[in-house]
Amino acid sequence: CWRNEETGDIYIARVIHGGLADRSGLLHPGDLLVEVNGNPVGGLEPEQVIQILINSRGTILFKVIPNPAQSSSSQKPVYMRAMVDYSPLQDSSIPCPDAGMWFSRGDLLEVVDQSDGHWWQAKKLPCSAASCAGLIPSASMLKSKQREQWWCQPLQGHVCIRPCKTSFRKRRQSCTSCSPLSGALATPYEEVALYQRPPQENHRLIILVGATGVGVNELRKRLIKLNPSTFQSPVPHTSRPIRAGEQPGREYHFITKELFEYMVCNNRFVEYGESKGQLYGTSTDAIDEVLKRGRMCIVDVEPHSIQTLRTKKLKPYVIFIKAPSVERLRQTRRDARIITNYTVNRAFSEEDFVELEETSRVIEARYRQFFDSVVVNDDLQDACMQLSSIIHQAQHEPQWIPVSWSRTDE
Ligand SMILES: Nc1ncnc2c1ncn2[C@@H]1O[C@H](COP(=O)(O)OP(=O)(O)OP(=O)(O)O)[C@@H](O)[C@H]1O
Repeated sequence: CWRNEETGDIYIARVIHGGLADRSGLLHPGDLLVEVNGNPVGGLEPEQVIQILINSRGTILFKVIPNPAQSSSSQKPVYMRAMVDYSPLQDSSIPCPDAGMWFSRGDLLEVVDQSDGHWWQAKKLPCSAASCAGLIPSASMLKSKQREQWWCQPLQGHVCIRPCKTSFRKRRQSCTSCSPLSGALATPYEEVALYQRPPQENHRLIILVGATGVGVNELRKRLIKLNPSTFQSPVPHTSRPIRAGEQPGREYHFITKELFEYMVCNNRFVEYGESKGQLYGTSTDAIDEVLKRGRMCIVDVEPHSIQTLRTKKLKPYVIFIKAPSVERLRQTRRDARIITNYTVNRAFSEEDFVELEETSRVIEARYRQFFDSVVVNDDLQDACMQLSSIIHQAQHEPQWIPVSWSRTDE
């Protein structure tokens, strides 16, 4: 409740969805509270009214003058993905900390009440219809908190997840181009809607991300081998000369350095990089080519490239390939080889396992708001089966996507 400082009148500020008062259907925001259990409340502080309620036993009797402007408060829920973390315990501005709800980046929220400009009511999905909503800051409130640097914002600043010296993949961009998550701060919540791909539309792009050496490449190759008529990866471009046994457009699209650089300038690459003086890159056209042929396109990219690929046209479904514990890495990777460049091809060391697990954790902490699913690459066979079933669901069952991807009016 809140008090009108001029008149001393006490009003109902909000009714928590799913709570006792809401279920009774008798109290509404804006109602003037006259008495609680026969005690007049006019002129009291809201805390004193709460104390009366706390001390009450059994039935609580309210005398109220209903808010005449109260329309039936059945708002249509809005679905949002949290792009930031929030904890009511660390927020001194929350009007009712007990009613606050914490959430983490990536959580799906059903926002059931947005009538207050500062504090919304929401439930974390999945939840039951009868569950009680909690208070969360509105988008504008969260944005102003972010501006105040109210909490330590983990997304700011440049953190290179793969240091240059351990850049294992020849086709990847150097770390100088790792972009901080610009724009991520602008949207504390991303409105989402359920989407199911209509059969006549292209398949959704499948993005695999994970720490170097976790097995992203291995899983991608296995999936394609298992079902080459369904899965395909885009054919990369390179400026290096064609070798014996290679076919243009099969291993690579072979192009001149000048054309490669021209394509870079025109933002035609999702990722590109240099190795031994030659350029390598994955173009958006190569992705389109796979999708146009009716195949499911699987790409394996650096996490910072996810944002470039998050478009209405591609509607990517992002799967994070997570490292298991160091213990399990040790057990499962006995015969595995780590390839750090053309000349280094060696067994995993104990330090590699520790670094792998740590890098995996860092990537997850930083990018989990973009992940649709997580697969732990423990046993290779199991991970492959899991991945295959997740991809099937992504293509054939309803999934949450940003509403901006599902609108037809653009
Ligand atoms: N679950 C697993 N069990 C055992 N070995 C695995 C498993 N997953 C991957 N490997 C092996 O680990 C090594 C590294 O895998 P892979 O090359 O796919 O890593 P990556 O994440 O694609 O790394 P990079 O980014 O360097 O390409 C390979 O030898 C691969 O066969």
